[in-house]
Amino acid sequence: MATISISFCPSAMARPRVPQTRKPPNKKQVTPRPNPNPNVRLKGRTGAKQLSSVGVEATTYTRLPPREDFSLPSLDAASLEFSSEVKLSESNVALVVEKEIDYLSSDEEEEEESGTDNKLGMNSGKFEVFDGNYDSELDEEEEEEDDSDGEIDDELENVYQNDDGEFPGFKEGKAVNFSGNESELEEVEVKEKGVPAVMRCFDRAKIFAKAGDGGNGVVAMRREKFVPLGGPSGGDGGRGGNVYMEVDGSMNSLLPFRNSVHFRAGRGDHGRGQSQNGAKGEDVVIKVAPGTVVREAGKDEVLLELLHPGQRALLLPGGRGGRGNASFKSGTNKVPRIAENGAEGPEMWLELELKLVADIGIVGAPNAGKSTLLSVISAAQPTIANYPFTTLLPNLGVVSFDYDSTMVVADLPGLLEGAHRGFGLGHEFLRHTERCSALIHVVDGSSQQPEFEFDAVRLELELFSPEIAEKPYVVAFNKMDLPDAYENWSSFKENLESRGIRVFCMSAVKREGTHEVSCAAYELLRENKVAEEEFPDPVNLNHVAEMVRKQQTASINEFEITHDSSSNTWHVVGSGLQRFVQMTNWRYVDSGRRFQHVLDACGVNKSLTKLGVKEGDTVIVGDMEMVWHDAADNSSFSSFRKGSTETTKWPQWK
Ligand SMILES: Nc1nc2c(ncn2[C@@H]2O[C@H](COP(=O)(O)OP(=O)(O)OP(=O)(O)O)[C@@H](O)[C@H]2O)c(=O)[nH]1
Ligand SMILES: [Mg+2]
Repeated sequence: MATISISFCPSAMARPRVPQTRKPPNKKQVTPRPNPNPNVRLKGRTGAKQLSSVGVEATTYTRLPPREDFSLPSLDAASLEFSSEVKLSESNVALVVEKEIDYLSSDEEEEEESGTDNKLGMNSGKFEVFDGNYDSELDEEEEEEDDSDGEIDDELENVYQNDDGEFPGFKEGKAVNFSGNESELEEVEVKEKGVPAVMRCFDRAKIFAKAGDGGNGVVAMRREKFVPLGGPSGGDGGRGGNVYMEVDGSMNSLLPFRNSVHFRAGRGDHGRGQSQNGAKGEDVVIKVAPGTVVREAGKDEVLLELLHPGQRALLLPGGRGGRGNASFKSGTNKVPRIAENGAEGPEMWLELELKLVADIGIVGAPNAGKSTLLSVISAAQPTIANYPFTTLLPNLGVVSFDYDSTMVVADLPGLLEGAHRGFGLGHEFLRHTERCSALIHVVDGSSQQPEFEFDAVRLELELFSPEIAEKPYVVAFNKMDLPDAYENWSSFKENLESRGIRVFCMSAVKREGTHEVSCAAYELLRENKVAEEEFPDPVNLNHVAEMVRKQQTASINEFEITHDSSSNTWHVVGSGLQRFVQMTNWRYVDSGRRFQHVLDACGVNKSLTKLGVKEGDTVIVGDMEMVWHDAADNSSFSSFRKGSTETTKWPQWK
């Protein structure tokens, strides 16, 4: 049985197909429709070309009502009236519903065509439909060939809208499953996914890093002809591999971490006889884009800020190799039968966040011409098209003035009024401007109210971060080649200059006035850079590893004892002791003796006795659970036994 899965966005719910714009089902006419996401195309259509970037009439935008004002089920006819204003949120690819829809049989299909019910009349396989996502330049032949697709579109319109002009498919944040019979409409929860995965992973990632464990030491004796009493010859284990983080200048996003999340360094080799030490474990280098901020998962504190290509930070040092018995040889114990386990390598979940390293950020409303400006002043080739949110991910370009004066410019996705409440693409991506020294604010001069558009975007900047709003900026009034913009220019200029704002006019498409804008931005950059260089930050990139090492080398004398009287259990907590327990290899008899000796030497036994530990109490040190056993001579010496009755001298694993 063929199935269909539908994907659409919440904006489609807010403003589905407008009845006036619908064409009669049998009329073969191509209507260019905006494609909000050029990467996502309606399956089944081929030969689509991109919209020409020049000479297409620009779309205008106005302020949007607050999100609460959208009442999905109560969309009345008035609100659906065709308007030349484009609701920008229509292009938001923010919600995906995937539902399998049962297809009707061919009989039912005929019935549906002649009838009035809203059943789907398709019998193709499973495919995805993205609302508002159409190839705009399909010629009529292709349209005819793809007739079945056209039918599907019309059928889907029927699905979205019933005879009363209502949209039964959307009920207060829920999508309804159309399974062929309207009476059996089944409500399914819409899964809010936020922005598409590719955008989420562009500048945020969560990864797991683990340094290698140290190799174990071994107990071995030298046995050789003519060498009587050869002595201990067990080698040490090798050190575990380190985890490094390195800035790779060729990377400009965190997308590679979408597929690889776990980074584990190799463990050190075990020691061998004949005093052979184990080899060191293999290091791991995690490559990140310039501008990556590293935090421990769930914590706000920034561990690392990696800005410049080539920077390398030691993040997690590998575990120490365990010592073999040759290392334990001493004057009093010439044949030690003891060896250590390798220390465990530290591990951590890390959150990476990319804040692009650009000197200048281009901000503005969608379709204002930001990408066009970047393409004109630099060699970058961002996608340019006459629909909102062409740019989904920031683009970088290098603007060169002469041999040694260059600046990096970032073109950001469009910003809408209400972005802080999730309109359009939201304003999350504005953090990419945090490192910019100055901004270029592009205004679409041909829009109905350029001042309004300008103020709305400024407000969003302030709402996102007052620091960004305080950055110096120049305003570029764009599209001066259009009569509307030409008319608006004088009042706009007067308005802004009266507020003390520097404003330029330009036509990005005709490459007029763009050089002045980039020169003005460069001036701002130079002024700001001088101020920054006065206070250079000292950078220590290995401090995370130092912190981890400090924990690993904590003294065993530092511990805390807590008592649980209900179960007569004593907890001895201390990272030094914990490490000691982990590295003790209980297979060797001398290890137990050494353990007892260390507990005595570091004062654990004394402290326990002082606190009133009694015969039969449980004592937990690290992973070891032991039972306190007073010595027969009633001295402070204590031994541990496994279980509650049987007396054994050495502690056992839990
Ligand atoms: N007439 C005219 N059209 C322009 C000018 N600058 C840009 N455009 C057109 O405006 C449309 C949008 O341009 P983009 O550069 O994609 O705009 P954007 O601000 O990057 O848009 P988003 O990435 O969607 O936010 C395109 O069709 C451009 O050809 C201009 O100076 N004059
Ligand atoms: Mg763009």
